[in-house]
Amino acid sequence: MNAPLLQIRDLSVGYLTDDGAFRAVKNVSFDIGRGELFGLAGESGCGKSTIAYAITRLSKPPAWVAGGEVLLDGEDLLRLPEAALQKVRWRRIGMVFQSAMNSLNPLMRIEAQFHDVLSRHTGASKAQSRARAEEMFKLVGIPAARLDNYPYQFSGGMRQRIVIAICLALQPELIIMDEPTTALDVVVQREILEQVIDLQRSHGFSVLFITHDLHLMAQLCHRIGVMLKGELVEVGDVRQVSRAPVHDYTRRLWGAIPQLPGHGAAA
Ligand SMILES: Nc1ncnc2c1ncn2[C@@H]1O[C@H](COP(=O)(O)OP(=O)(O)OP(=O)(O)O)[C@@H](O)[C@H]1O
Repeated sequence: MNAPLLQIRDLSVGYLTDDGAFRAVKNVSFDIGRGELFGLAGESGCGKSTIAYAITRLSKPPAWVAGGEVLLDGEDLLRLPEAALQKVRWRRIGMVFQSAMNSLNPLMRIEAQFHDVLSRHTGASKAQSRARAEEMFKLVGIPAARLDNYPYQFSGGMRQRIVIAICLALQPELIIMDEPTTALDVVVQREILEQVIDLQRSHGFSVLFITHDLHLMAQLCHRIGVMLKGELVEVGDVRQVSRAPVHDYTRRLWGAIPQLPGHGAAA
C-alpha cells in the first residue's frame, strides 16, 4: 500500500476555559490515503471540528494543540514554520468549513476573488486566473458570465459551490470539509456533495469529510472514524463500521437512525 497522504498521530487538543484546561481531543490517530474519502462521525461536541482546525493549525485561542503530529507526506505540520505552513494551506490542503459562505468578500466580484487566491499561491496573471475561474465554474455548474457578479447576487448553495470552486482551483491534495453544506436545504446539500464526489473521482484528491449525516457519510466515504468525547473509538472500512461495528457507541449511533436501502454501499 502507498504511504498515506496524511497521518495524524496521538493528536491532543485542549481549550483553556474559566474552569481550567479542557481536553477536547485525546490522543487521536488516523491516516488518510491518497484519493481516499475519510469521514469523521460522532455526536455534537465530540471534537470533530477541533481536529479539522488543528490539522492546518487554524485553531484559535483558547484552543491549543497539546501534543501529537500531523504528517503530510511525512512532514509534521504542527512543527512547520508559519511561512511554510502558509504555502500548505489552500495550496496543498483546501478547507471548506460550515461558514465557508462567509469566507467570500462581499465587496469583491467573484472573478477578483479567484485572482486574489490564484495570484497569491501560483503567481497567476489576471488572464490566467480568469481562464482557470471559468474552468472551475464549469466544473461546479455555474455559467462563466456570472464571474462578474458579487457574492450577494448568488443563492447560498451557489456561494458554497463558489467556495468549493476556488478551493479546487488550486488543486489541493486534501480537502477538509467540515459540515460544508449544513446551512443549505437537503436537496441542495446532496447536489453539491454529489458534485464534489464526481470531482474527487476525476481529480483524485483526498477528502476529510465531517457531517452529522451518517447515511450520507456511509454513501460517500471509503473509511470512517467514530469519535466519542474526544477519543477516536473506532476506525475502519465503511462497510465494517456501518454493518459490523465493534464499539458499542458506534452501534448506538447507527441504531439511532432509520435504515435505508443501499446503506453502507460506498465505492
Ligand atoms: N472556543 C472554545 N472554548 C472552549 N471549549 C470549546 C471551544 N470550542 C469548542 N469547545 C469544546 O470542545 C469540544 C469539541 O468541540 P468541537 O466543535 O470540536 O465538536 P464537534 O464534534 O465538531 O461538534 P459539532 O458537530 O457540534 O460541530 C466541545 O465540548 C466544545 O464545547
